[in-house]
Amino acid sequence: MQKINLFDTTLRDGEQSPGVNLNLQEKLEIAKQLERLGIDVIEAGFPASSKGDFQSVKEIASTVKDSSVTGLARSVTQDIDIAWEALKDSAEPRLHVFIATSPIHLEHKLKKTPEQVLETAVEMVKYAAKKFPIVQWSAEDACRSELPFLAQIVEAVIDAGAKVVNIPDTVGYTTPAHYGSVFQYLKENVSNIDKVSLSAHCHDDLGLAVANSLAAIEAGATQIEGTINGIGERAGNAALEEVALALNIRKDFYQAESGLVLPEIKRTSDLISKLTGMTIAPNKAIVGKNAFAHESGIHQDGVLKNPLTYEIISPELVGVKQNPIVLGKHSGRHAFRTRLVELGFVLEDEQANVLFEKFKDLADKKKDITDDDLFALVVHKQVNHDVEYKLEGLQVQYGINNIPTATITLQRKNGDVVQEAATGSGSVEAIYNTLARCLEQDVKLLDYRLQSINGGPDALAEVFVKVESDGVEVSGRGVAFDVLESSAKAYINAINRLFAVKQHRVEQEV
Ligand SMILES: CC(=O)SCCNC(=O)CCNC(=O)[C@H](O)C(C)(C)COP(=O)(O)OP(=O)(O)OC[C@H]1O[C@@H](n2cnc3c(N)ncnc32)[C@H](O)[C@@H]1OP(=O)(O)O
Ligand SMILES: CC(C)C(=O)C(=O)O
Ligand SMILES: [Mg+2]
Repeated sequence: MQKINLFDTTLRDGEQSPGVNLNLQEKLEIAKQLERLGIDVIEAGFPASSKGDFQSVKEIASTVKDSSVTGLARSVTQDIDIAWEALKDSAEPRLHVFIATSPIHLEHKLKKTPEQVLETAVEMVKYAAKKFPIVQWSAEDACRSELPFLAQIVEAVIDAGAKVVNIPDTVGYTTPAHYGSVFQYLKENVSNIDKVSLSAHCHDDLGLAVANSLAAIEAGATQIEGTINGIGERAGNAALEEVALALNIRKDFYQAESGLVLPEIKRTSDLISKLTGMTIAPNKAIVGKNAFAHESGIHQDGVLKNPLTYEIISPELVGVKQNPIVLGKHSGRHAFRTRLVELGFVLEDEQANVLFEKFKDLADKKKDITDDDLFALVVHKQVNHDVEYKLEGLQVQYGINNIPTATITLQRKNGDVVQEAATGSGSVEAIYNTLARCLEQDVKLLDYRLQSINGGPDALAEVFVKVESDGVEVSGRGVAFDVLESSAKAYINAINRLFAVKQHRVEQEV
């Protein structure tokens, strides 16, 4: 069996999804989960793009040991130097350097001739290879490039020291047969191609990212790049869980396998969906709510007789479990902690006790606590400790023909208590106007989204907001039994992130 390496760019290309904004703690949680999932290479960010990205790549590079960690750099020495500072402590420092090769990018974006691009690419790979043991080189917009030039530049960067060559379909333009032919052309026209591993990086503009990635494997690619849940720039990237499952289920055909720990897929997908605020469509392959649901009579009959009649993937294979233990108000600490461990959360006693209290509060209001409820509680708690503002009290008056009014009490980290009241045209607006007064900041609400976790009359409410202040955009999430409480929590969560970003800026200036 051929081993296919999976290169996860959820934290770089995935974070390029409009509206996604992860903080350091969230990126670290995701990176640790990607490591557990068995990802071979984690692209943790683009260190030269911002101080925040630099910091998170550095932190991930020194924390993650079982996956290789990489960062992106343009073909300029400054980007490579910054990436080195961020990555030098990783177990296997690896750089991902790129430059565009298509006529349209050369003429309109880079404003360079093919000769200049070739020269820059070679110089930068040589420069990077002096620092990094592994240099991956990418030909941005490869699929709209002229093949003779692509072959020429690939041959030159291999001579210059690239160990991995990536052929990205940057704009999601290719189709399976076309993409396969590009790889085939390179294999036939690049004399030193056997010295590198070939990588595929596909975008989903035509809905073909996974199909194109599989075509690349058939044509000799040994590394596939993508993201979990397929998030990413525009229509997103290839969903790695789908590539891994296609290889697993159809190993008879591909004779290849990834090293993914398949039962970790569901948890990884849930974590990334929660932290990015990007919900998963119910019909999404492998991780969607309906992926294993059988609705029609003939299918149900078949599945009852033998699940293989209509199920090509068993839910357990990808970590979707039917849990026989139902947690509720009568559950004790043992069942609670056992379930958390099964969900992959290993917590200190103190953390587990705090969460147990929260669980009991929730169980008083909600009959059965589902895995999704627990997941939301724990993830929310994990990324929300040590914050500047905490919600201490919330009261909302609402009535037809009355003006909605909110009264809120916040506690600051230094112990100060802030209390304010304000009105609004609706209850949520009254809450947000009150919070704006408490915080004495000019904050603009850009987005507000509400969803129930699992549905049903006693479902938890999850709110996602995006706010902007002084040119800084951040997102926030809140989970609570009550919609108004989760709305307030989401806003406060966003404010705490704003506070952290501004604090970081001040520290950098000093
Ligand atoms: C296909 C991809 O996904 S590529 C990765 C995309 N990701 C990002 O862009 C991350 C976020 N980006 C940023 O924060 C910023 O764009 C930065 C910090 C990287 C650069 O910011 P700025 O210096 O202000 O430049 P700006 O973004 O406006 O323009 C990009 C510049 O890089 C140049 N450039 C683009 N790609 C490359 C490359 N691979 N190698 C060298 N130069 C490049 C462009 O030609 C342009 O140069 P110019 O200023 O001489 O015209
Ligand atoms: C930086 C490169 C690899 C990229 O993301 C793309 O071309 O889509
Ligand atoms: Mg990309």
